[in-house]
Amino acid sequence: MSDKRSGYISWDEYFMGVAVLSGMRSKDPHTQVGACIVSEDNKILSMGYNGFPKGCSDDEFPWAREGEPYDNKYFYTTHSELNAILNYRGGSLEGAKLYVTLFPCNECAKAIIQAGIRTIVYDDDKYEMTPSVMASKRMLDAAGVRYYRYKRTGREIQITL
Ligand SMILES: Nc1nc(=O)n([C@H]2C[C@H](O)[C@@H](COP(=O)(O)O)O2)cc1CO
Ligand SMILES: [Zn+2]
Repeated sequence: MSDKRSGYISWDEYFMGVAVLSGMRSKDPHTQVGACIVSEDNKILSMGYNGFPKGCSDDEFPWAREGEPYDNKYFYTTHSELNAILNYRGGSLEGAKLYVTLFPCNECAKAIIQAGIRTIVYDDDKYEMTPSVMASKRMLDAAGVRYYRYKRTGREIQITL
């Protein structure tokens, strides 16, 4: 009886890999974010990436980061976490785990808490010093939602399609 294969990727590598792959669909020229929601028994429930809502053309709505709020992207981009929550057509997300490539903002934190997601695994936290992320962590802590940083293995995972 041969021993099982070694070197297979961990659950966290698998699901963070799905989140990274989802982010590759983002048309945001500056920051591409991907999310993957997983059940407590490691079933993938939903995925999402940041972009404009259905019907709001990627070629007509603004991708600018500066200028009047009406003319930059922030009013219009749906964040990857919210897209993953809204893309889920099943029942409840109670107790689910969210893998996301960038730490959730305060708006997404509210949606995450209200959806019943209990754990967040994040990769980058480049906005950690912003009021948005500080408020996000304040609510997540108050709501008892656990979050931890994805432990990068440094392993290159090759995907050739
Ligand atoms: N956690 C997040 N998930 C997201 O999907 N986003 C989206 C909103 C914008 O489309 C983009 C951030 O643009 P920028 O400020 O890095 O140029 O990523 C942003 C954050 C940060 O809170
Ligand atoms: Zn957000």
